[in-house]
Amino acid sequence: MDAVEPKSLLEYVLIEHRWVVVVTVLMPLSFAWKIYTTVRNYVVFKLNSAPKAHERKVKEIQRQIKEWLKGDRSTQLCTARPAWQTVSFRQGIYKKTFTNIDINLVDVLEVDKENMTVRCEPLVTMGQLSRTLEPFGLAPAVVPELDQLTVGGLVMGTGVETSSHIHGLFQNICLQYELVLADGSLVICNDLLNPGLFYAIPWSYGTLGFLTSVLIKVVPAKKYVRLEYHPYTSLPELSNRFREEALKEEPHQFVEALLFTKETGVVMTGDMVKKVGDDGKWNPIGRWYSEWFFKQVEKYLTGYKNGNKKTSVEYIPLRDYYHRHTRSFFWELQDIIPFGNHAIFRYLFGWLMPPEISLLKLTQPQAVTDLYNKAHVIQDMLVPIETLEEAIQTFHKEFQVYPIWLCPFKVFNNPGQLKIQDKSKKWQMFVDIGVYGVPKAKDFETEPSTRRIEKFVTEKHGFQMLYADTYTSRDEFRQMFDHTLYDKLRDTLPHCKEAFPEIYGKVNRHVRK
Ligand SMILES: NC(=O)C1=CN([C@@H]2O[C@H](COP(=O)(O)OP(=O)(O)OC[C@H]3O[C@@H](n4cnc5c(N)ncnc54)[C@H](OP(=O)(O)O)[C@@H]3O)[C@@H](O)[C@H]2O)C=CC1
Ligand SMILES: CC(C)=CCC[C@@H](C)[C@H]1CC[C@H]2C3=C(CC[C@]12C)[C@@]1(C)CC[C@H](O)C[C@@H]1CC3
Repeated sequence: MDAVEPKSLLEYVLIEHRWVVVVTVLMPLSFAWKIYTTVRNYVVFKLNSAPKAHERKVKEIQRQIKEWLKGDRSTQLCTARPAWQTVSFRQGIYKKTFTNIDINLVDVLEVDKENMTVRCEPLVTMGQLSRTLEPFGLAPAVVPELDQLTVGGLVMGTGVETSSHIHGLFQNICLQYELVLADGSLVICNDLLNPGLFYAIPWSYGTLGFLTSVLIKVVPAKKYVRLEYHPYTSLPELSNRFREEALKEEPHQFVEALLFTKETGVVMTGDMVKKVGDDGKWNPIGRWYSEWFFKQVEKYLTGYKNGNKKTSVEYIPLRDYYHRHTRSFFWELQDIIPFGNHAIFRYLFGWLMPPEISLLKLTQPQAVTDLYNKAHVIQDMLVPIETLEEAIQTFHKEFQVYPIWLCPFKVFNNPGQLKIQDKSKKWQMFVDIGVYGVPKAKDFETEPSTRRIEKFVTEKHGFQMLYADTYTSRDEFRQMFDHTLYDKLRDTLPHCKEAFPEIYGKVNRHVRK
């Protein structure tokens, strides 16, 4: 496969040695930003000033929409959060042409220990939420693992994590949404009040209204996760174990697997515990000097291949576990800082890691964007868990990217964009297959290869996560996601079609403007 040819010395340095800028500029800036936001959020939460300010800020959103309604409405609406600030990998080009609605809602509003809920504004991040809840001995039932992911993005898109085989996707732990609609009205929706809107909001990508707060279910948290590592050198054996763990009647609280080649990988099962037991070692994987998590997992596979057949156990601090893939962005950071996991680097600079995704996006030169478009895959495909092995074989043929992330999750038989095949069941178990990296497949070409994978996923009645690019046609997209309820709402909500494009118009690479 041809690399993108640098056009100048600067471009060459930015592509081949991007780490120079990342380590010397972006990491210190990211660290300063982290300190500022942590202190700011702590003070605001302690002063309890956010709930009062919330009403004022929501009114300001309504004012902006009313302003738009008074105008000629020649442009549609989106949030004003610039594309570079988001985790989504796709480029939100529409932000430049749409009317941007400023949504300055960044706070945790209320923790309710009695009802086991937390009320959040949409720009609250996962790192902020788990940090705020920790002193209360609570945690969101599903914590998508990158610190920078926001509640709003996870509701309007989707969120998955290793507890999703019990609780479902992030939207399944959301009990109520507060939204400003295209006519400027403020509405509350839940299972009983405006249920149609409630079920259509997930996966709608901000095309039904603006989210202003969310009520989220929390669970009791313990201090550690007792994690068992089960290495395998055969795909059928690994798949069977993975399925068995996900579908057990009383499953472990966390189930995940990493594949390091088509046939080898490690299944991990975990449970929250109060104390470190004597059957395993204490491993604070979130510390600045710790090795990247996926590298630690790989060592268990190597040990197994070298004859260590015993199940290994570790005790990991809960927040370290939740955010275990943040320090290395799964394995994506190794392409940017190739020596990032080296002991000397970790001990000297690990405390500055990771750089903010937003700063990486902001400073990404066009040549690197071209390179990612041409010779890099970032996709999560969601398929029924029975099809796991077939899916891995197909992904291997088209991409050959390893490691691969496997995460089981339930799709509930609810109204909305996700439909399960057997309507008599309450839920169906799926697996998220996360492919992030440089493809080694001989015939890889971004669009044709991804389209073949999309076709496979649709045939299996699966879905594609939409934070990255989809290449499906509008018809194919509508075959993948059920639009019945969504279309009905767009037809009935005042000004909705005028104000927002269809989901497809935002997420398809060739359609969004
Ligand atoms: N483990 C996981 O589950 C992971 C999930 N992801 C994905 O990343 C994305 C989340 O990234 P994040 O940076 O948090 O979110 P983004 O800012 O990228 O937002 C994602 C979408 O949600 C819409 N949205 C966000 N906030 C609001 C709001 N208040 N009102 C209306 N619409 C809103 C955005 O609309 P607009 O276009 O108007 O801005 C956008 O279309 C999700 O798509 C998620 O699936 C990525 C990595 C891991
Ligand atoms: C667990 C799930 C469902 C998804 C994980 C996806 C992540 C691996 C990607 C989501 C956003 C991606 C970005 C990058 C790497 C891969 C993700 C973290 C970059 C940091 C790669 C380098 C670029 O310059 C910026 C990218 C921003 C988004």
